[in-house]
Amino acid sequence: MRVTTPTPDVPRARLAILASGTGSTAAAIMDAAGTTIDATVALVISNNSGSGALEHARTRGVPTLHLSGVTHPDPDALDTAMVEALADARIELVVLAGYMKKLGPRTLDAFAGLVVNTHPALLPAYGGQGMYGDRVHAAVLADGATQTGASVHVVTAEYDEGPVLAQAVVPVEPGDDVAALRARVQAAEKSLLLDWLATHFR
Ligand SMILES: Nc1nc2c(c(=O)[nH]1)N[C@@H](CN(C=O)c1ccc(C(=O)N[C@@H](CCC(=O)O)C(=O)O)cc1)CN2
Ligand SMILES: NCC(=O)N[C@@H]1O[C@H](COP(=O)([O-])[O-])[C@@H](O)[C@H]1O
Repeated sequence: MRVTTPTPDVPRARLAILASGTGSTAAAIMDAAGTTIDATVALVISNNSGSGALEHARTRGVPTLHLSGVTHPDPDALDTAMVEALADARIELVVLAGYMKKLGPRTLDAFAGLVVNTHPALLPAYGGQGMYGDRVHAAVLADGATQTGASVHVVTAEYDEGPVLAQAVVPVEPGDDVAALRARVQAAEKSLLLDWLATHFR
């Protein structure tokens, strides 16, 4: 008779996700965590108390937190609260997945090199202030670009300027509108981000 020794419950790396809106990317990460990604989503934070991201977390039993200018009108206090929340949850990597606010210097200092963001374009193209969500796809279409894509990058002080970690190219098809391009980019983006996370925690 073959005796198998059960694998001891080795604690997994602890991820936090920051998201502002629908949260489809956050949901994809949560659904992959513990299977294709050897990590645990320990906390989901949103600046929008009514966000889909927080609802996705609640339905999956993942702890949530609303941190915003409403909870902390002073930006420095908000930055400090973010550091404390991430530290208290023993977070080892922070993923921005549709987070629409600038992370503050205290958070970036406390988690230097440990915050990554997914952006729906081929950075440095279509990045920076004002470049978020459908505004990115509209700008790509307005320029008549024949391709766009998704980028995963390290988060630094200014929007979208950190080192790029991974990219995926996505074609712009004739007749594309924002919705069609968003859908194609977001599908590629989820694959890119989940693959990067799976490799990062291997
Ligand atoms: N310190 C950093 N914080 C954030 C970064 C970053 O690289 N460094 N990335 C963004 C995510 N992002 C693109 O990937 C991004 C999000 C939002 C904006 C933007 O212009 N926001 C508006 C406010 C929008 C709103 O209130 O809904 C603004 O600041 O005027 C640009 C890029 C996340 N944080
Ligand atoms: N510049 C930041 C930015 O535009 N982020 C984008 O917001 C979307 C969030 O979708 P989701 O809420 O369904 O995950 C994602 O496509 C992400 O790349």
